[in-house]
Amino acid sequence: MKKIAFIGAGSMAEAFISGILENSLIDKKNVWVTNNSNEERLKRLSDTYGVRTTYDLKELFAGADIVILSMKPKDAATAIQYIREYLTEKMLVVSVLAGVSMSTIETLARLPIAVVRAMPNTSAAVGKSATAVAVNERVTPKQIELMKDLFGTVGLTTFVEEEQLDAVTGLSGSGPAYIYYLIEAMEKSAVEVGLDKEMASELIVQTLIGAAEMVKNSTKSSEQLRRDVTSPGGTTEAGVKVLEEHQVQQAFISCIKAATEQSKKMGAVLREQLEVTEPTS
Ligand SMILES: NC(=O)C1=CN([C@@H]2O[C@H](COP(=O)(O)OP(=O)(O)OC[C@H]3O[C@@H](n4cnc5c(N)ncnc54)[C@H](OP(=O)(O)O)[C@@H]3O)[C@@H](O)[C@H]2O)C=CC1
Ligand SMILES: O=C(O)[C@@H]1CCC=N1
Repeated sequence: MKKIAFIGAGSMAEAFISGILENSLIDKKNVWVTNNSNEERLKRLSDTYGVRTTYDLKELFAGADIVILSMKPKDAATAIQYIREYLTEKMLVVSVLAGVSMSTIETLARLPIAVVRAMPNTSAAVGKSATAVAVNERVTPKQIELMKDLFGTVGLTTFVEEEQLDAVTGLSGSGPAYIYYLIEAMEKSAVEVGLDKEMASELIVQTLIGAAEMVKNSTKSSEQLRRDVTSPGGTTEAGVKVLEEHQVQQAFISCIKAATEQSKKMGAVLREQLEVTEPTS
């Protein structure tokens, strides 16, 4: 890894910058970042991490072997069209964009390039992302090893077929938000049952960490672990009965399906736009 160029300097880019520098994967002087127009943000990244920032694309791409696309999917077409004259077949293009396929990226780049499409989540900021990664046929075994190192700096990495990435996006890409939603509900309920907010918050977080560790380390299924907590005629049974009455499990299933469909839809919208702006024949 000689030089990384980040296109997009938001929260995802920052999580990766922090991860790769903390793990000394590359020297900070070889990490370059650009964004659309927010100079203040670039200055903050440069002050915090010592990375280089620029709006000069020639400078950004000179000697870069890895390009990380980290803008929002809606900005992908404009951004890639803007940078494409600087992309070369030797570069590895890594995308964390939800819904945007590798072939869409190649079409926009107008170049047969090695593309890695990843779906991390925001827990990358604390090195705990659950990241799924797909690669196209031009990615070499050496580059795959490099990707294991890169994504390993922000958490767990698993390699999947690209077709699975929309579902991964709905499940673990958006997943932290579902858990935060649950925490919000637990926090609100804690106050309603008369607990101090701060103290309750600590109990909730530890309960979540503990439950997650149990699922991770136990040989029992999550369903069995739930049954273990539930004493006949006890408090858990009374609580879970209410969840069942409200079909909360079904609501979560519908939620993940809707997010998966949205990821597919976002990709399709971009593909339709491309048929107009980037006709292949
Ligand atoms: N947030 C999440 O939970 C997750 C997000 N993702 C994916 O990560 C990507 C980035 O998300 P996130 O970091 O949250 O987004 P942010 O909104 O935090 O950051 C987006 C960045 O893209 C920049 N940008 C916009 N247009 C261009 C352009 N034309 N050229 C260069 N840079 C541009 C913005 O610059 P400026 O500020 O100057 O406008 C900004 O720095 C998305 O595609 C998303 O799908 C993946 C997994 C999880
Ligand atoms: O909501 C989104 O579109 C992005 C992708 C996964 C998480 N956040």
